[in-house]
Amino acid sequence: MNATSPTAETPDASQAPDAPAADRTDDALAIRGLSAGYRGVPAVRDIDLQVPAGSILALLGPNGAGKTTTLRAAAGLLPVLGGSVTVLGTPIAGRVEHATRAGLCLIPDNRGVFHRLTVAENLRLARSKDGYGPALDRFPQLRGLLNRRCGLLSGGEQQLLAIARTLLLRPRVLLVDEMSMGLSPVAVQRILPELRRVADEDGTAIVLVEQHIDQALSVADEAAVMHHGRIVLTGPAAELRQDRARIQRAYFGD
Ligand SMILES: Nc1ncnc2c1ncn2[C@@H]1O[C@H](COP(=O)(O)OP(=O)(O)OP(=O)(O)O)[C@@H](O)[C@H]1O
Repeated sequence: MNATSPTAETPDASQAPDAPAADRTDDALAIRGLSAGYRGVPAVRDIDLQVPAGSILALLGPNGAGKTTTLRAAAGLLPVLGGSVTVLGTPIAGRVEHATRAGLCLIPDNRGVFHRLTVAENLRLARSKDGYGPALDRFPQLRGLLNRRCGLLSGGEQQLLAIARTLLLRPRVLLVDEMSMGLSPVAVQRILPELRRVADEDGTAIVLVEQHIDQALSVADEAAVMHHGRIVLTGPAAELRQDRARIQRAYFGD
């Protein structure tokens, strides 16, 4: 269900109709007053999030708070019931092809890698005109694994592969859903700085949904906490990292 890597919910961008003309904006991703949900019933409401280029937003909150729903709506995978999402000024309007064209990629929590294919075959699926060399330059750990079937990789290696493949698509906005699910804290500690590097070096705007609160805040610029489908707390990540009690209260909706 990756919005851009070639999985079930990923349309071929070459088949997408033209995206609407872009408005000018300073934010790579701008979510304004968003309501989205399932079968016409909102699961998230009044979501306002702006992420400038080169910046990381940590999107936090307890189970069922609405983090995945927000990412899926931003990626055009769910209909927008109210408000708007724009990527580099292009309105997404609940259309995944608009999101793809505008340069948005979503790495889903199931990583979206193909277990029966080798690492090299997974990387080739990005169909990058530069081949997959740039992915190996960025993640040299993958070099020795190229011929290994993905199903035989560790969870951390699969996650690296999912990130590497998605980065071959050169996203301008990258949404990462629970990257650390099933990973050891050590593996998470190794991968998160890579995302910081992507934001710093490529100017990619990143939204990171994470349960490892401390580690997410350590690489993020800003943070937002969701509870019961709404944003209940926002602030600079460094500040919130020093005030865990505030985050804890937000998790409980206080
Ligand atoms: N396909 C679906 N159909 C109906 N309701 C859904 C569907 N997916 C999620 N929901 C509901 O939407 C709400 C928000 O779920 P969501 O998955 O966005 O939360 P989350 O913050 O990502 O949770 P978690 O941390 O557990 O992944 C929940 O009440 C959930 O039950």
